[in-house]
Amino acid sequence: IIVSVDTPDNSSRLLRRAMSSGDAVRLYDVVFVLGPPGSGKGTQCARIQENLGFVHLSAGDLLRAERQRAGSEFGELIETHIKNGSIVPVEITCKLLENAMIASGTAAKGFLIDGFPRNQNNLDGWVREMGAKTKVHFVLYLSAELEICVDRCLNRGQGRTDDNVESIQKRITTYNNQTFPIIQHYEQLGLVREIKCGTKTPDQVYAEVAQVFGNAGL
Ligand SMILES: Nc1ncnc2c1ncn2[C@@H]1O[C@H](COP(=O)(O)OP(=O)(O)O)[C@@H](O)[C@H]1O
Ligand SMILES: Nc1ccn([C@H]2C[C@H](O)[C@@H](COP(=O)(O)OP(=O)(O)O)O2)c(=O)n1
Ligand SMILES: [Mg+2]
Repeated sequence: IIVSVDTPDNSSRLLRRAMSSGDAVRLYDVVFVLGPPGSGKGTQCARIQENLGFVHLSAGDLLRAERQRAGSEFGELIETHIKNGSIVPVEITCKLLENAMIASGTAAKGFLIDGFPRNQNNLDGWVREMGAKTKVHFVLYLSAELEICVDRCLNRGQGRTDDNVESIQKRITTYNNQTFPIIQHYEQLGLVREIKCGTKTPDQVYAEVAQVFGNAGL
């Protein structure tokens, strides 16, 4: 039985589920990826996508693309938040994520949602809009000393308008005050898988990442 889900387009076929023993709607499989700016989220997500068949969706990348999109009514607002290290209202970010999930087709094993939910507003909006359509398997928490993270952002070399000392400081304050409590929330639910990345190479971190996904049967 395929249960049709009320979506404005053809995306209900994406909401698939194994038909065994009384299961109803197959949900989107999701892993959230959190950690301080520069902890290596994007780096690890690229590897997980390549090796494990997940689709990597970076909230920051989607917001930067929307900022650049001709005719976007949100460009200025997004740029202001990015420079200030504050968090864009969830209505915008969640819609970008959902659109990207729908656009990615049916082949994805699941979605790695990188850099989201970053505050309570993100979490509330996600639960409201996506809670019933998704199963969050766990939160991959890439932890690293903040000094290391700052250095990595400063040396990232992607020409980002927020990879400067002033913006990085603001982003770290936002991380400590708003994002860390979200990680603690998931910790209380037993859903956090922390990898301490500090001085490890990307290969060393990925070896641990692969174990986490293996243990989860993903
Ligand atoms: N384990 C690591 N060791 C050293 N440098 C890393 C490591 N992981 C990522 N980097 C580098 O640090 C910078 C930030 O990584 P990135 O994946 O963009 O982090 P995030 O998405 O968490 O901000 C990039 O230049 C990346 O190449
Ligand atoms: N859920 C999100 C994710 C990112 N943003 C904005 C604010 C963040 O400082 C910037 C950059 O996010 P991004 O995840 O690309 O940054 P890092 O990879 O952690 O360095 O985008 C947001 O407003 N809401
Ligand atoms: Mg990133």
